[in-house]
Amino acid sequence: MKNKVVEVKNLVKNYGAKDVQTKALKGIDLVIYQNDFIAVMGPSGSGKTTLLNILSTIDKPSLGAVILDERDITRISNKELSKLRRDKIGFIFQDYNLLDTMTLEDNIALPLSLNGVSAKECMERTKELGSLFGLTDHLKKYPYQLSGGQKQRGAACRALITNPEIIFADEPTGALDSKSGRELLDCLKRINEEGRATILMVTHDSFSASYAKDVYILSDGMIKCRISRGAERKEFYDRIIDVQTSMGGDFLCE
Ligand SMILES: Nc1ncnc2c1ncn2[C@@H]1O[C@H](COP(=O)(O)OP(=O)(O)OP(=O)(O)O)[C@@H](O)[C@H]1O
Repeated sequence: MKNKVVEVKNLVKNYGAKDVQTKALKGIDLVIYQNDFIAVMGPSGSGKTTLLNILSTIDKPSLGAVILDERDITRISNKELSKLRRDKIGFIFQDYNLLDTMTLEDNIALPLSLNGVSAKECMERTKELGSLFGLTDHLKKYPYQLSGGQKQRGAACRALITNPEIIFADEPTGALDSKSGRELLDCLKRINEEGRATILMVTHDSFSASYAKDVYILSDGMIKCRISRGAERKEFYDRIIDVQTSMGGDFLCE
């Protein structure tokens, strides 16, 4: 039986006061199992960022629950939240968020060293992940000496280094050219297929989404449909495009 990592129950998010309220999420139910690779797509304003912000504990819902490790993480104390963010969740942001004053290897190792793991073990794990992400020759460099693709693959290593329960990625290829985007997605796909990461990624881009195993389409604060990949990524990509077209939406615009 598959292990549940995150369970989202009837998530509702309203912004603003009653007379000028925006209903950004209108009751989202979603279960994320271990080793899932989910892409969330949808038109601008459909609630993707709101959902990701609540799942990743950056924002609180108006109603509903997000269960991780048998706890509703929307209702735990700030102290518990920091620990949860450090130990259980990895983040990949569109703009990398690496620290400029540290080498890539120190950036990658940072979450482990903050957890008191020995320098030797930090370096071993950093080297191993760095090699999986094609960064072996770049670990001693500072972020300004790296390409966008190298920085983002470094950010992915940093997200993975604590073996978190889940990785949340917010438009991880958004700032990358297509080749660098593909390299990052290939690495994420491989590490997911090796059973080493559960990933939820928000993206506007059908090509990026086709690297996931399942795509959820949000529309107007609700999950409209789920598309699951068969064997072939190319065929999955075509199906994602077909669903976009049939919904009359062009997710790539705006
Ligand atoms: N802080 C806020 N205050 C008020 N309304 C907000 C706020 N943040 C988002 N909204 C509204 O909630 C709805 C969902 O926004 P959200 O940013 O989650 O959509 P999105 O799918 O991520 O859009 P995009 O693809 O353009 O980033 C939109 O109507 C937006 O205007």
